Amino acid sequence: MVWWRASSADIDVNPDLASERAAPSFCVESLTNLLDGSVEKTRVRRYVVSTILKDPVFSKENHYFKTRQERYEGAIRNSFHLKQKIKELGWREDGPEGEVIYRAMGGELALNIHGVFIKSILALGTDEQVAKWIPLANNCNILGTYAQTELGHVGKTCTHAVVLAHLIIKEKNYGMHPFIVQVRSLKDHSPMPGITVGDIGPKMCFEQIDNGFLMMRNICVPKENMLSRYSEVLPDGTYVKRGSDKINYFTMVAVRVSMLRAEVLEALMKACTISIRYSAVRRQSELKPGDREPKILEYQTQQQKLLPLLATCYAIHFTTCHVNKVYDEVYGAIQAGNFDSLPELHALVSGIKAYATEICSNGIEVCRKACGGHGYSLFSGLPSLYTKVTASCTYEGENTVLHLQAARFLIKCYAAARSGQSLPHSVAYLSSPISGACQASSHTHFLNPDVYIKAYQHRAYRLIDSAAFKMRNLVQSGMEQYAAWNSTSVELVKASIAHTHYIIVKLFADVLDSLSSFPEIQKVLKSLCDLHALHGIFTNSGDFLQDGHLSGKQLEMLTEAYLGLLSLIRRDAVLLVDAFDYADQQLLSALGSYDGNVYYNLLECAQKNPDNKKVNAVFENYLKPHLQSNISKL
Ligand SMILES: CCCCCCC/C=C/C(=O)SCCNC(=O)CCNC(=O)[C@H](O)C(C)(C)COP(=O)(O)OP(=O)(O)OC[C@H]1O[C@@H](n2cnc3c(N)ncnc32)[C@H](O)[C@@H]1OP(=O)(O)O
Ligand SMILES: Cc1cc2nc3c(=O)[nH]c(=O)nc-3n(C[C@H](O)[C@H](O)[C@H](O)COP(=O)(O)OP(=O)(O)OC[C@H]3O[C@@H](n4cnc5c(N)ncnc54)[C@H](O)[C@@H]3O)c2cc1C
Repeated sequence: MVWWRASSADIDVNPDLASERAAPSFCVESLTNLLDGSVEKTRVRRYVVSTILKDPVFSKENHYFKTRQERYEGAIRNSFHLKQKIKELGWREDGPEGEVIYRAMGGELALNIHGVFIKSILALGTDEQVAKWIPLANNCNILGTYAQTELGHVGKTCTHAVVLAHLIIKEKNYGMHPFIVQVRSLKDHSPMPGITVGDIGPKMCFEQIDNGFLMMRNICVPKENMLSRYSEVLPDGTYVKRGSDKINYFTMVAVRVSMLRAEVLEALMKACTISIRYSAVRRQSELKPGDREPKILEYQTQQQKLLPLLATCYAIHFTTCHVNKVYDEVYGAIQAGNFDSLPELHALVSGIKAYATEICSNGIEVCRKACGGHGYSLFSGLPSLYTKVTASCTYEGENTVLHLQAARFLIKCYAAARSGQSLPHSVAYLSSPISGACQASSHTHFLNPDVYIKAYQHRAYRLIDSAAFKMRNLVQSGMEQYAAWNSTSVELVKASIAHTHYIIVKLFADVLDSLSSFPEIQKVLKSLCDLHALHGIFTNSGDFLQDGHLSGKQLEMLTEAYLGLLSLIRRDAVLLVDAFDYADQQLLSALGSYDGNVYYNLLECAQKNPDNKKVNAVFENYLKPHLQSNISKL
C-alpha cells in the first residue's frame, strides 16, 4: 500500500511492477496485519509513520548529500523535536506508539545511547535512584551514555555516563558494577575535573551519532551513584548482594533484544523490498532465444540470491516476537526476585543477536550486489543499510564472543542432561537425541516441517555433543580447561550457530500451526518456512551429510524441493515485500519505490546533486589551462 511517495509528481506504476500485483494468491493487507500483530497495530503504525513523514522538521530531502556535521545536528534537532511531538500528541513510548516511533524515524536520531543509559538505571537502580535520575534523564536535563568498552563511546553530547567498572573493596574485586559519573558541566558543557572526553572521529556509518573516548583520573564517585538494586556497599564497606551476580550485565540483554527488530531486521526487510522490486522492473540479457529481455527476477540465480533472504526476514520476524515474549516473562520474574531463567535468556539472546546480525548484514550486501551497478549508488539505499547494520555485528557484543557465550550454556546443559537433570525449555532436546537417519524418500517429504526440524535438531545435537566430547578428551589428556576451550572454540561457535538455527526454524514452523483460520496466508508462509529451512540445509549440506543423517541421494531430493520453492515464491515475491508496508520515504531508494519508476527516480536524485547546479571550481583551477591552450585549433 502506498500512502507516501518519493516524488510529488503523479506517476503511474511501472507496468512490470503492476503485473506482479495483478493476481495475488493471498491478501497482502492481512499479512501486514499479522506482521504488525493486529489490524489495530497496523493502524497505529501507519498513523505514527505518516505523522512523522509529514513533519517538515524530519524531512530527509537531500539526505545522501549531507555532511557529518549536518547529520549530527539534524539528528540532535530531530531527537528534541520528537520528544516534544510525543508529548503534544500524547504518544506513549512504553505504549503502542513507542514500538514503532524509532522505526518510523529510520535511525536519524542522536540520543539512542541516552536510551541505554535510561534502561540501565531502570533495570539496575534502586527505587530512590530511579526516582532521582529518571525524571532528569526523561526531560533531557542530563544526557547519558553507557560506557563499558575501554575506548568507548561517550562522544560530544552527553553529560553523564553509566560507567561499568570493577568494584574493589579492601583489595577484594567484586567484578563489574554500574556507576553514574558526571562527565561534563551542565553549565558550559566543559569536561568535569579529571575527565578527558571527546569524539572518536569518522566511522564507517552512524555519522549522525557521536561515539567517544573517556578517560578518568582521580574521579570520586559518591557511593549513592552506584546502581544498587541488586548489590550495595554499606557505609562500613560491607558488600551486600541480592540475587545473581550476573545481573549487572542485564542492560546488554535488554539492548540486544530491543535492537533485533528496530535496527537489524528492519534493514534486511528494506533491502529485500528494494532489491526484489528492482528485480521485477530491471530487464537484462536473454533467457529464451529471440524473446524480449526478461525481468532479472526470472533468472534462477537471482531468485537464489534474494528469495531465501525474503524467507529469512519472516523467520527472524517470528523469532524476535518470541524473544520479546520470553524477555518480558524473565524480566518480570527477575523483578519478583527469581533469577533462575537469566542464564537461559542470556544464551538465547546472545545466539540470536549474533546469528541475526550476521545474516542480515551479509544479506543486505547480497541485495546490493543483486542490483548490479545501481546498487552501488547511495541512491539505491542499500550501501547505507549495509554500513549501518554491519556495526551491529560488533556493538552489544562481538558476534564470535556472543556465540561463545551461548556455547558455554549449551555445554553446561549438555553435561546436565547426561547426568539426568532436567533442562530449560529451549535446550530440552539435549536430553533426547534423535536416533537414526532421515527417512525421506522423495523431494516432497522435505516439504514436511517434521522432517527438516528433526534434521536441524540432529545437527545441533551432534555438533554440541562432538564439541563436548573433544573438550573432555583434551582435558582428560592433560590439557587445562581454558586451553581445551580455546582449542575447541571453532567447533563451539559452529554448535551455537546450529542450535540457534534450529530454534529459528522451529519457531517459524510453530507459527504455521497457529494460522489455520487464514489458509491463504498459512500457505504462503509455509512455503517461506520450507524455503528458509531447505536453503539452510542446501548451503550447509556438509553438516547434515557428515554422520549420514542425510544421504547424497536425499540431498538431491532436497535440492529439487528447494529449487521448486524458488519458482513458487517468485510468483508472490513482490507482494511478500509489499506486505512489509514501507512508505517510499522510509526506503529512501531510487530503486525500491512502490511505483517502480526506477530510471525517473535515479535521474531525479542525480539532478538534486548540488555539484550539478554550477560549473565546478576544478574547471578554473585545473582544467581550463589544458582545455584552452589549443582552443584555436578546434
Ligand atoms: C542506533 C543504534 C546505535 C547503536 C547502539 C549501540 C549501543 C552499543 C552499546 C554497546 O556496545 S555496550 C558494550 C557491550 N559490550 C559487550 O557486549 C561485551 C561482550 N562481552 C560480554 O558480554 C562479556 O561476557 C562480559 C559481560 C564483558 C563479561 O566478560 P567476563 O570475561 O568477565 O565474563 P564471562 O566469562 O564472559 O561471563 C561470566 C558469567 O556471566 C555470564 N554473563 C555474561 N554476560 C551476561 C549477560 N549479559 N547476562 C547474564 N549473564 C551473563 C556468563 O554466561 C558467565 O556465566 P557462567 O558461565 O560463569 O555461569
Ligand atoms: C557503532 C558502535 C557503537 C558502540 N557503542 C558503545 C557504547 O555505547 N558503549 C560501549 O561501552 N561500547 C560501545 N561500543 C563498543 C562495542 O561494544 C565493542 O566494540 C564490542 O563489544 C567489541 O569489543 P572490542 O571492540 O573490544 O573488540 P575485541 O573484543 O577486541 O574483538 C576483536 C576480535 O577479537 C576476538 N575476540 C575477543 N575476545 C574473544 C574471545 N574471548 N574469544 C574469541 N575471540 C575473541 C573477536 O571475535 C574479534 O574478532 C560500540 C561499538 C560500535 C561499533
